[in-house]
Amino acid sequence: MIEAAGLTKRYGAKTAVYNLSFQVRPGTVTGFLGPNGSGKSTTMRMILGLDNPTSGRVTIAGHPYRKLPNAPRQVGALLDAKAVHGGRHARNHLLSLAQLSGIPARRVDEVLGVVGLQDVARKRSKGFSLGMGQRLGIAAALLGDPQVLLFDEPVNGLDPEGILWVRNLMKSLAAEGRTVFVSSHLMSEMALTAEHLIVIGRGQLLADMSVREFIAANSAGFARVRTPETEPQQREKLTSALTEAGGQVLPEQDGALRVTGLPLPRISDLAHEADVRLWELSPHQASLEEAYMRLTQGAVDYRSTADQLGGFQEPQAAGMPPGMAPPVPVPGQDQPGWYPPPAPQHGDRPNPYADQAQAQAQAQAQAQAPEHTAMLRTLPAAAAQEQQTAMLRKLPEPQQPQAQPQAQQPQAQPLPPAAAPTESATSDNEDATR
Ligand SMILES: Nc1ncnc2c1ncn2[C@@H]1O[C@H](COP(=O)(O)OP(=O)(O)OP(=O)(O)O)[C@@H](O)[C@H]1O
Repeated sequence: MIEAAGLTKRYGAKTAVYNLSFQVRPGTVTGFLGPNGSGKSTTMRMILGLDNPTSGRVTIAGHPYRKLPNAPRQVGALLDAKAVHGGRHARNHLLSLAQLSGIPARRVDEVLGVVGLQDVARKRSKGFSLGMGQRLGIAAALLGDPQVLLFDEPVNGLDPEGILWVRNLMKSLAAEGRTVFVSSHLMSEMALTAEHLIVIGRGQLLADMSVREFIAANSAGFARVRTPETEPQQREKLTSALTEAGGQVLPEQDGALRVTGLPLPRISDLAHEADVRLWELSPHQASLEEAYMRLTQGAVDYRSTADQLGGFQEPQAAGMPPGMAPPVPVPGQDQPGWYPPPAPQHGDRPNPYADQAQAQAQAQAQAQAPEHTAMLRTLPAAAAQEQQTAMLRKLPEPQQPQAQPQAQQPQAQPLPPAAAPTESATSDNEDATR
């Protein structure tokens, strides 16, 4: 089990991760989602002891990574598949990692077989394709037969067969009772692989719940209705009847109607009463991608200039945590059918850190703005959790330098080798210089 409590990471003026609390449980694949630059890699690096949190803590099986006895046997990770000595044979690369951790050489051949690289084991990895590199990185993560596995974008560069293989591998590792934490931008893949999701935006928790709950909470189901194409007046008649009954009706490109706000039997009855024949009446549930886009639409840092909001960068709001950007207005906001991203959600699992995170927020607030703290104290626990983020945004942090406008923020830097993260891999001083 991985547990984060009030995890915060600042790089100078940039807040990469802010007050993040979650648990990653064994026995399921937990997906880790968020837009570019939202703090996923930073969080994974803190889990692996490659970066120190500015505040808060994260543990694996109750210990910070650096205090875990025989950590490479307990935790395996793929952070950056390119972080390999290209001049080494694949097998030698794995052998050197195995020797560092006291893992027998026969295990190297085992994992080469598991990832399908046995035939190229004696080829230099600099000649590997992106997909072969990913497989080598996964082999390194599996080397210690660990109970806890972290994968940052494991399907990057893999062909469809490779993607299917990774999906099945993740599921089988979880089915063996291991903790599997995997980040990806491929929503269709996540929907098939993960059972549970942790979603972050601008370093903050947006959702912590099952995939099913996530889709239900962040999307509206709708009905698709189709009338005979040869009789357009039937379509108009039905549109009027449905609208009068309180439904919202949108025409689809193929001539069908997308109806929300009315249950299917009611649509059927209304069509019958209006003497309209139906060629289709079907229920539809939004995809994970649609739900994700809806939840994160206000937390995207990097947008194409071709987007409606291209180039829009709001100046740093006074009192925001350093480097935290305010919510960005999104296309379609306040139009019918749009609704704002919900407050952080924790699904059906109580957040065991709610009190702790709240206490931490209160302590921080107390030091800086007693009037806000007083308000926080008077809120019931659940409401306080929902409101603390919004309220903390208003708190001045005079001791911190003002953050750069977003357009000038640094881009994510390449990550160091992570298959066998070591204490000497990085330090916070190095963070600041990278
Ligand atoms: N060493 C560093 N120094 C300064 N800023 C950093 C450093 N590492 C990350 N950041 C910043 O922290 C923020 C979070 O970056 P991170 O790489 O964790 O995001 P991410 O969610 O993994 O993004 P992506 O999906 O693009 O990989 C970004 O704004 C990034 O520029």
